[in-house]
Amino acid sequence: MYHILAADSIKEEGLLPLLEMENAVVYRGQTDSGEIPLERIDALLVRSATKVTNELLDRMPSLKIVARAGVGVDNIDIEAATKRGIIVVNAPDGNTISTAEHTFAMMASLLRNIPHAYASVKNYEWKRNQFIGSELYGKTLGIVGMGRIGSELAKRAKAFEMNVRVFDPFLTKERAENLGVISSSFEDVLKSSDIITVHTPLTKETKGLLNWETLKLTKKGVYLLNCARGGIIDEEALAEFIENGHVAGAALDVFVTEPPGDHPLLRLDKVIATPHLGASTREAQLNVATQVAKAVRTYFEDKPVSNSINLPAMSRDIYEKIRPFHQLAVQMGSIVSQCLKEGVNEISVTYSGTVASLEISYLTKALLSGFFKNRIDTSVNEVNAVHIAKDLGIVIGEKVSGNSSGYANSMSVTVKGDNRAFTARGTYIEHYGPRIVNLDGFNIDFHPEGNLLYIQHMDRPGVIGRVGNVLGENKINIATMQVGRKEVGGEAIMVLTFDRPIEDAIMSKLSETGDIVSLNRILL
Ligand SMILES: NC(=O)C1=CN([C@@H]2O[C@H](COP(=O)(O)OP(=O)(O)OC[C@H]3O[C@@H](n4cnc5c(N)ncnc54)[C@H](O)[C@@H]3O)[C@@H](O)[C@H]2O)C=CC1
Ligand SMILES: O=C(O)C(=O)COP(=O)(O)O
Repeated sequence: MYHILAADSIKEEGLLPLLEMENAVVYRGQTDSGEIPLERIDALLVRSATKVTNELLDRMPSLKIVARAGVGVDNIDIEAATKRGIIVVNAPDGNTISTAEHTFAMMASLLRNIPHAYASVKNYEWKRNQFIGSELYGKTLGIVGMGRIGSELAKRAKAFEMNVRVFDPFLTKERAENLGVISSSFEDVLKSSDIITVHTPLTKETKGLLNWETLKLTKKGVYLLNCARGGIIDEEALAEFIENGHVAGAALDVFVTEPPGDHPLLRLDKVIATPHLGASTREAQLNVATQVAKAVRTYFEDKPVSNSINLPAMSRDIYEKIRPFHQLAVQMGSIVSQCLKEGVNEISVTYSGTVASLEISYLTKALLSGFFKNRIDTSVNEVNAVHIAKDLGIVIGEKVSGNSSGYANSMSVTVKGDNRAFTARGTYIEHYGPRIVNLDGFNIDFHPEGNLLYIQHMDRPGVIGRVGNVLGENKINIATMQVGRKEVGGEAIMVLTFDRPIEDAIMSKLSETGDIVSLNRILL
């Protein structure tokens, strides 16, 4: 049974994909309410109110997926989640239109004094001369961050015949031309805009983007809008620039701390504000809740999850293509981990043939997850495998090669330890399944599954018979057996599969039969 917690008033109707699951129970409530069995929760759905911190994750040991019913993931400690192998997903486009419309409404309200005029009329006043506003027509709107919301806002501003100047380091010329906006430097946007609005995520780079220094570059009488994240415009600097008359007014939907309480900005008449309402429409809430509910369900159905923040994006088609190799990669990681029983410094994977054109970074992560599975206590998967390798100081190599050794596709992994290296090569054969075709330089061919025994021995008469005898005497049935050698009379290998694992006592007996170099049980 999956335990799912929907926090932060996620729209009930959107939870339908989860409520329809027979093997899931959905709790509603806050993580700090004391009423939720946090230790049992497998999936957590949040909006912006819940702070998914390292401490919270510590209290949720079963958590596998955090789904943000919205865009901004700055309330989630992605690093901490990733280290634990927890997938983080969001709903990137479900609230774009609502937030763009809200920003537009804030801009119009600010320039036409609507909130102030409304309060005055409600107070039975009729002070028409006190609320003279400005037209949007012909004004220059500066947009910082030209992603989904910035772009939708630009379209609306163009319809009002505003000039739109934008700054976004990742905006291509072509896209700017298509949107009919002028792509400028940050400084140019600051200097030339009558109204400036920010639509970037809150990151280390964007925190305080508009600050004591950069605000000085803006036009006297500029209007500022922040419907993205509190802190992108430095709150103290903004208050100061409004008080000294440089900034004509500001419209804020977001604050560094929410709710802001008795905030200096709220005491200023030139500031209008809403309580983080950008995404608060029926449409947006249904969109984002449905998107994340579907994502969580997809995850529990073991299918590829789209919109993951900490996994590569993959379409269904690509996932279907990659799936057989994914299984092979995990098995290969596990095989080399069990065959080279020492600390490793380097793991390098080479892809060739048809597999090389797939999402190989995902396969490398899968291989690493197989490698670490038997070595560390933490649960390891594609999300945290690279982090674990880095923490252990293991160098990861990944490359594509034109030489697939005659196979339609081939994956080869070499792990280097302090004393020696070990290589395995695998391939996936249509209608036949995954095969390991080379181990430690020996050509071989076996299906990587179940209880295996990997024996390195000398290529001498009688070795195979003696191994067979020990197993037979102990009533162990050999399911399959493969042998490989490099040269006559040299070193050779045997890979045997069994219906059950081989006990320690039998391993010792086998090691005592002559000409055995090494024995390794491999459990896949
Ligand atoms: N008030 C509200 O209720 C809502 C607020 N938001 C906020 O709005 C933000 C933007 O949302 P979307 O447009 O959907 O995201 P997006 O990812 O589509 O766009 C963000 C844009 O910012 C640009 N960017 C990043 N760093 C930058 C920098 N240093 N300078 C200039 N541009 C930079 C990126 O290149 C990207 O084009 C979200 O991260 C979220 O924090 C989003 C939805 C609702
Ligand atoms: O989607 C976002 O980034 C938002 O800021 C919306 O926040 P909310 O889900 O309304 O708390």
